[in-house]
Amino acid sequence: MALVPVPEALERLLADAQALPAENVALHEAFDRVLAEPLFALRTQPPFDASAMDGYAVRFADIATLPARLTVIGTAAAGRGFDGSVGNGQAVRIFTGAPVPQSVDTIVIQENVRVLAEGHIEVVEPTRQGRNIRLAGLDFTEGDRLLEAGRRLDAAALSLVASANYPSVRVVGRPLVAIVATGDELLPAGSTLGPGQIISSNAYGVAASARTVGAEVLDLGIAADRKESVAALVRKAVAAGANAIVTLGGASVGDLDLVHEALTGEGMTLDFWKIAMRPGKPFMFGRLGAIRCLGLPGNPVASLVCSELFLKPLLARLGGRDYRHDMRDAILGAAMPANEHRQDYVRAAAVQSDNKLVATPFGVQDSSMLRKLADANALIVREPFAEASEVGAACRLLMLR
Ligand SMILES: Nc1nc2c(c(=O)[nH]1)N[C@H]1C(S)=C(S)[C@@H](COP(=O)(O)OP(=O)(O)OC[C@H]3O[C@@H](n4cnc5c(N)ncnc54)[C@H](O)[C@@H]3O)O[C@H]1N2
Ligand code: MOO
Repeated sequence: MALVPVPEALERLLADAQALPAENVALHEAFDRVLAEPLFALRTQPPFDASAMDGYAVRFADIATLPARLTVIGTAAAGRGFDGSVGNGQAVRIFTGAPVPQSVDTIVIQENVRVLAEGHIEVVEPTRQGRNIRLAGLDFTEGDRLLEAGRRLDAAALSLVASANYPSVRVVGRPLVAIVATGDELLPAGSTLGPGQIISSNAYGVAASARTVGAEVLDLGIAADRKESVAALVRKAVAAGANAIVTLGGASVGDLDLVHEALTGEGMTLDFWKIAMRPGKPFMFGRLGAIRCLGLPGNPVASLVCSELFLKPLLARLGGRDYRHDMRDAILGAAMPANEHRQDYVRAAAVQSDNKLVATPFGVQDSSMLRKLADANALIVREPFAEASEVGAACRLLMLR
């Protein structure tokens, strides 16, 4: 079977992926969710003309000539306004956020006032009419369109939604991704390892990739290298309502690579298997009803690079979020040999130098090496059949951090 080019693989993976149905969530639970529809203000903010400062509410005409002596006839605080009316030569002590009393038009900050005997002040600095008053609706007015569908609910957006008076909000459903590791040799982190055993590291990183784009993760643990063992965890994922099932390992051609068999046994229709990419060639994609099945290669770097390239965009799409890989132009800090037919993702260190981003590929690129991946802050993307490149040649980077 011909290897599927990376852009085509991504296109096929995303072909019919749409935002999941909307749901209501309480505002306390809504951080990092994505608005399913535009949001309109249910109220006006501020709902009244409000003082922006601590000071005195005055009639501007009274302070036209300075110093101006005024009599303080009451107090207006936030949540407790002054009900009376303010006449000539009078002022009201006022605090930030308090409703501005009737018939005053200016707030003088207290730093510009001398307090005389009890109940009397003298305004000593000039100001402008209307100063320090926030007019009703300065922030927004009832019915205003405040946020668009697709907006991620970050700190500012959440406070705005609350201020607009929504106790809950309609957001795109959150994709659930089930992770199934496969391999008799695997044990969870913290285990005492016997001969031939290693830690199932991939699940942790793949889960983190999924969470980066707002997905919920169900880690189903490790299946043994038996079709029935993999199938049992796949059934668990289906029963849990997963939107995507990610298998780790068992995607290649060895005798123990049972993932394809187990998934098709459960009803998966294969879309493609094996792509023109290094690392990540054995990547598999299929559909089990509406569930997307992604078979990630077992080699740790291949697993994570495939997560970055395919899993993240898919989950982002299902979760209704914009997601684009952070691609940048750079120059090479070391020569690179010609590439063959696979798109190559080469771990590299990228540093800014004299206004240029310089990417230096690591010498060893074995796809089992997590330490080198953690050291890398970028992947140099080498097109299939790219020619040998000298130091200083232009290159494209996929930034990792
Ligand atoms: N004859 C061929 N052999 C291989 C090919 C090939 O085309 N022809 N492809 C190679 C490539 S590329 C990769 S990548 C690996 C991927 O194979 P599998 O997906 O079948 O992975 P496994 O055989 O199960 O494991 C490979 C390697 O990764 C370790 N592993 C597996 N799962 C985990 C995990 N959850 N955490 C950490 N490490 C894991 C496993 O122990 C193996 O060392 O196949 C090549 N072979
Ligand atoms: O995907 Mo494999 O990692 O190319 O070695």
